[in-house]
Amino acid sequence: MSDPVIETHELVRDFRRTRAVDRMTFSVAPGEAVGYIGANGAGKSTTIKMLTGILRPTSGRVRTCGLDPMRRRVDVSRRVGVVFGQRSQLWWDLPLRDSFAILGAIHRMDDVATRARTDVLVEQLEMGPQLGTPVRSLSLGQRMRAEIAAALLHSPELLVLDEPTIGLDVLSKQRLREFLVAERRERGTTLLLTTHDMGDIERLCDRVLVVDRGRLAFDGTLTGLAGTVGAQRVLVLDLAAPTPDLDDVPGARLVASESGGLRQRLAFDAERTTAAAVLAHVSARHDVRDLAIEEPDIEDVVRRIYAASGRP
Ligand SMILES: Nc1ncnc2c1ncn2[C@@H]1O[C@H](COP(=O)(O)OP(=O)(O)OP(=O)(O)O)[C@@H](O)[C@H]1O
Repeated sequence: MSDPVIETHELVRDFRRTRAVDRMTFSVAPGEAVGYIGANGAGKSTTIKMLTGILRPTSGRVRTCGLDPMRRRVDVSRRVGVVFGQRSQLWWDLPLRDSFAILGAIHRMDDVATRARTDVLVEQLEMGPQLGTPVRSLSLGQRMRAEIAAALLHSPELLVLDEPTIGLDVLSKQRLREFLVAERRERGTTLLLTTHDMGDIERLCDRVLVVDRGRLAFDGTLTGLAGTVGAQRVLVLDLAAPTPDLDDVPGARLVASESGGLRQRLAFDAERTTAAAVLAHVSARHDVRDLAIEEPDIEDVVRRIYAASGRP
């Protein structure tokens, strides 16, 4: 197996009396997309700062792209792109294109390479019309796309995003997610992102790390995360005629029957069966008019994980 892009072992960071990160051990392989989630103050930003060489660990080990981020900060910055939602890496008063030029120089890219990469990113992120606009005049969605372009200018192996879609409208979120999916597919970029928006996790990540009071509380798939607290997907079926309770469908459990059996909701465990199998079983016996799938409410899943660990 290739070497991990991120590796932590028993990583600890204390602030006076607060243990912000508590013996955190995990690793991320090249090309993975990992959601790093947890309540406010759980320790997400502190971990990211240690991964990128901004904060020194109190104890334990961290390696980013195989390097010690405190000792090799410059080398790490050449291989990692970071976007902190609240902090900008762009020059506020300059036209956007100048920020790209300056960042290219900082990364020691030659002008031709900088221009070529800028052109690609600007096209993919549909930012052409904004290149001449001072950064301070960009909308929030435009600025976030610009931040991500800036973080990717030097084609890093790892892109770390702290709340990339916070405050964005639905369309901007969707475009940004589509871009990140494509970036990952085309370049194999490894993604680590923190978010409070579970849509980001669902659309972008194949693995979730849940941090709770500085500790790793879960490491696995989103489906697995839902499974750990008993949250299930629900298939909502609209039937052509009032139908007796569908309480004998293998792998599914009737949650509700409404309007005399015209609409029935069946919960199923996505690790044991599929919506297609449940639907096939029902439609072999009844006339199904319409259907919808309700995903588990992941905010609720996360809340339940905290509740299980005794946190309010
Ligand atoms: N510079 C600092 N000085 C003192 N305490 C800090 C500092 N930075 C973070 N902390 C504390 O460490 C803990 C973890 O904070 P951190 O910012 O890593 O959480 P987070 O999971 O990123 O939260 P959020 O989702 O709100 O950004 C919190 O209790 C926070 O108050």
